[in-house]
Amino acid sequence: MPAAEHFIGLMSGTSLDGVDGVIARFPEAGGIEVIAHQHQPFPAELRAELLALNSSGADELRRAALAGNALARSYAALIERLRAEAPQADIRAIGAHGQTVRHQPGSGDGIGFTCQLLNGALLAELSCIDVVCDLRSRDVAAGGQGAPLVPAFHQAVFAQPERAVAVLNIGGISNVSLLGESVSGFDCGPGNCLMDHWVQRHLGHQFDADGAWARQGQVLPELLQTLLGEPFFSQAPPRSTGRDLFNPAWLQARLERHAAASAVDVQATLLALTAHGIAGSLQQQGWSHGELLVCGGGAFNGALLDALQALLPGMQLMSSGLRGLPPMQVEAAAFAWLAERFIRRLPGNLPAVTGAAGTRLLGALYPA
Ligand SMILES: Nc1ncnc2c1ncn2[C@@H]1O[C@H](COP(=O)(O)OP(=O)(O)OP(=O)(O)O)[C@@H](O)[C@H]1O
Ligand SMILES: CC(=O)N[C@H]1[C@@H]2OC[C@@H](O2)[C@@H](O)[C@@H]1O[C@H](C)C(=O)O
Repeated sequence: MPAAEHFIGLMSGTSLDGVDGVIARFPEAGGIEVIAHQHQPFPAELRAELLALNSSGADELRRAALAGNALARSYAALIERLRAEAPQADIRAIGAHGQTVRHQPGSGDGIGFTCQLLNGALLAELSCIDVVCDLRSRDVAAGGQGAPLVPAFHQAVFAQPERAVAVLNIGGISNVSLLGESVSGFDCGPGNCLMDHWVQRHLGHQFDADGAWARQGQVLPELLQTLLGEPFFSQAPPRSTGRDLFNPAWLQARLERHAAASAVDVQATLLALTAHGIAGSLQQQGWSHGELLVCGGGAFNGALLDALQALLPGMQLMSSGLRGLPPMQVEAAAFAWLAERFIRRLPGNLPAVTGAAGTRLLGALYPA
């Protein structure tokens, strides 16, 4: 493959804030070169519909299909902006995540399913570029969790010889990759999703900028213990989660026993929950030293980073940007990398992470 070939990576995650995209190239010598990055917020109506589609509702098959079309249009609009930013780039393929609305690997018949909405055919039609999507299902079919997929990419771009590095993504859900002699990775629990829900409900803000509101509250130790009592937190990897578990109904059920709690104290406690979920996951793996590279929108939540640093005193928290990839580019870049893996017919999963029966070629192709 000529070294000049570029890949587009598109990721719209569990925060439902919009889609991030990059144009990237993977030099033969290793690493990544990102030549364009854009974010496209979802229109309010699409965001509300995607949130609603995370739970069962009337006429959901039709609504899911139409949301898949709307996502393809939103992705296509972002691609136009990316291509305007880097008109010289020769794009080989797009790696498009789609929107997770259900994630239940291993459920039901034992294989279960993961569902990322996106009309890949429409995206190929609109972009005239090969589209690789549905990147999780094959790992699930092989008995895996289908997530997290980023550890293999983190290893490719962030691993350092003779030095252990951990990479933490704080999106709607949080997940960590441990890059040492071997690579492991797993979901930690909620990232921003519960904090976002709570601040939207009480202040009408989309998120708690810098964790400023949470800083005004007091952590409620009993509520925190109740929340941390969720069995997910003590489950050994492989493990992944999503809004199927950590959603407003989950929170509401646990708040019933703490009816006197003030809204600001609940926000402080939700921030502590995210921090404890992450720190506890690392401690469960005996991981307590070295660099912790933080990416995802939570990297901009100063109060959360302070809480994490206090729980992980031996670790050196720093933005992923200091190691070459700014926080909001990492996940999109991972999907560009997965597209490249698919095009080169190389496996994208790490069975040690997802629990799949073996390495697999991830994705489905909609040719241009
Ligand atoms: N300045 C900020 N202060 C605090 N939080 C912020 C800030 N900027 C972004 N965030 C948080 O980051 C979230 C978006 O993060 P991101 O785009 O990484 O999530 P995602 O990719 O949708 O989720 P996931 O990684 O779970 O798929 C916002 O919803 C918000 O909670
Ligand atoms: C099912 C699903 O969409 N999972 C996401 C989500 O968002 C963060 C965390 O939960 C992670 O497991 C995963 O995304 C990243 C990109 C991954 O697969 O590594």
